[in-house]
This record gives sequence, C-alpha cells and structure tokens, in this order.
Amino acid sequence: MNQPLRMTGSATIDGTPIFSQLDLTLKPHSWTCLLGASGVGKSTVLRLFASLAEGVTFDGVLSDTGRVAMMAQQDLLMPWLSVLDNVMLGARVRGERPDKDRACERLVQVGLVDHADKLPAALSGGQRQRVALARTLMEDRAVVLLDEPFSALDALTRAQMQELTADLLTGRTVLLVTHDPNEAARLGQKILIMTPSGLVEVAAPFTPIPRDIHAPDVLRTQTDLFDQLRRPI
Ligand SMILES: Nc1ncnc2c1ncn2[C@@H]1O[C@H](COP(=O)(O)OP(=O)(O)OP(=O)(O)O)[C@@H](O)[C@H]1O
Repeated sequence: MNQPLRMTGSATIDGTPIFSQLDLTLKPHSWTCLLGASGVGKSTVLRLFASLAEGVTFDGVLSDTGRVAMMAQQDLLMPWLSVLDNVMLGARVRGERPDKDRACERLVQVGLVDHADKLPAALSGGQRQRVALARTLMEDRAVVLLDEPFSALDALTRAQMQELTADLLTGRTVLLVTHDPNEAARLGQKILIMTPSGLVEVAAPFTPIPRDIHAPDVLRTQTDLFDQLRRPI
C-alpha cells in the first residue's frame, strides 16, 4: 500500500448529516492522528475506511484500503477463549487454519507469552489491551485503524502501550482516533482536528515516533492542540 488513502465527501445516517465535504488523506507508512469533539464523526471515518459503516450513507470518493486491522477502546476479547485463542480469533472467524506459532510470536512481542493459556478475566486492563494489540498484529495488515485504543488505561500503562504500539506498527499506515493531545503529539506524523466545517491541521513535530512525553516539541504541540480544541467552532 504505497498510495495515499483518501476520503473526500459527506456522510449521513438515516438522512442526518454526520459530516460534509471532508477531505482526508492518509500518508502511507505514517501515523495520522485524528482529534475532535465528541460526536463530530471520527469513529464514522474509521468505520468507513474499514468498510464497517453499516447504516452510514457515504457520498464521495473513498480509497480502497483492502482488508484492514482495527483496534478499539474496548479490548473486545472473547471471555470464554484463552489469550492465545483470542489472538487467533480472526483466522477462526474467516474459517482459516490458525497459525499457532505466529500467534505465540505476537504474544512474545507484547510480553504475554507466559499468559497464553489464561482467560482474559485473569489479566489486568493493560494486559488485555496488549492481547488486543497482539491480535491486531496477527492480522498483519498494511493499514491499521486505532479507535481510542488506550483511553481506558492508567497514565503509565498508556504511555507504555503507545511506545509498544508505535514500535510494533512501524511501516504501517495508521489512523489513530484519540481525545488525548499528548498522545497525538507523541505519535502523530500528521495531526488533524475534525470540526463540523472540516479538518484543521496542527503542525506535528518532525522527530521520530514514539516521542518522549516531555520532549519540548511534544509539549509545544500538545499546547497547540489544547488551544485549537478549545477554540469556539
Ligand atoms: N447507529 C447510529 N445511528 C444514528 N446516529 C449515529 C449512529 N452511530 C453514530 N451516530 C451519530 O453519528 C455522529 C458521529 O458519531 P461518531 O461515533 O463517529 O463520533 P465521534 O467523533 O467518534 O465521537 P466520540 O469522540 O464521542 O467517540 C454522532 O452524532 C452520533 O450520535
């Protein structure tokens, strides 16, 4: 996937406008962060890219992303399946033979291979999100869509997950929806705020990701984002 992914157009649900005249381009092999007020349509954008926007009518041009990997705020683990079986869930759902060795490699990457046989209920919230990340990596897709994946985590675990995810998704085209200006400043190579009248770009630092939480360029971008988000629409 070396072409930029583009979404230009308008979306409605049951005739109600969700967004109009949106023009969004995702640079390949790069992280785009999308922020904006609750209800402005960020998750709808993600779902449209994932072809999972049932009930949404889209009028415009939308790049074909192929099959994408997606990770959400809730870990969406199946409580009756072991950690390992959860990582292999995608293959099972598609009726393919799961690759156990590769699933174990993914669990090694997220530091959970010793927990492979446990049920999700026996893990902490941060560990469950790491299983969700292993499942996302198992899909091995060029395009990865992340919908507030770390928002339920404590600050320290969130920072660790940001670093691990940036590391493990190097080279992918990533769209991250987040409400956290610091997260966007640490991870964004392009940072956009979605408003009812379109997208506003906020300059992202040029340094490689994941950036240090306290780096001056991160703190500057975080402040810019706060100011922009607080500006009346
Ligand atoms: N199934 C649905 N039926 C009707 N309206 C919906 C449906 N799903 C979403 N909406 C509406 O679409 C709008 C955009 O929702 P979306 O979840 O994309 O917003 P968001 O920016 O991701 O919000 P948040 O930051 O709170 O997650 C909201 O006004 C929401 O109420």
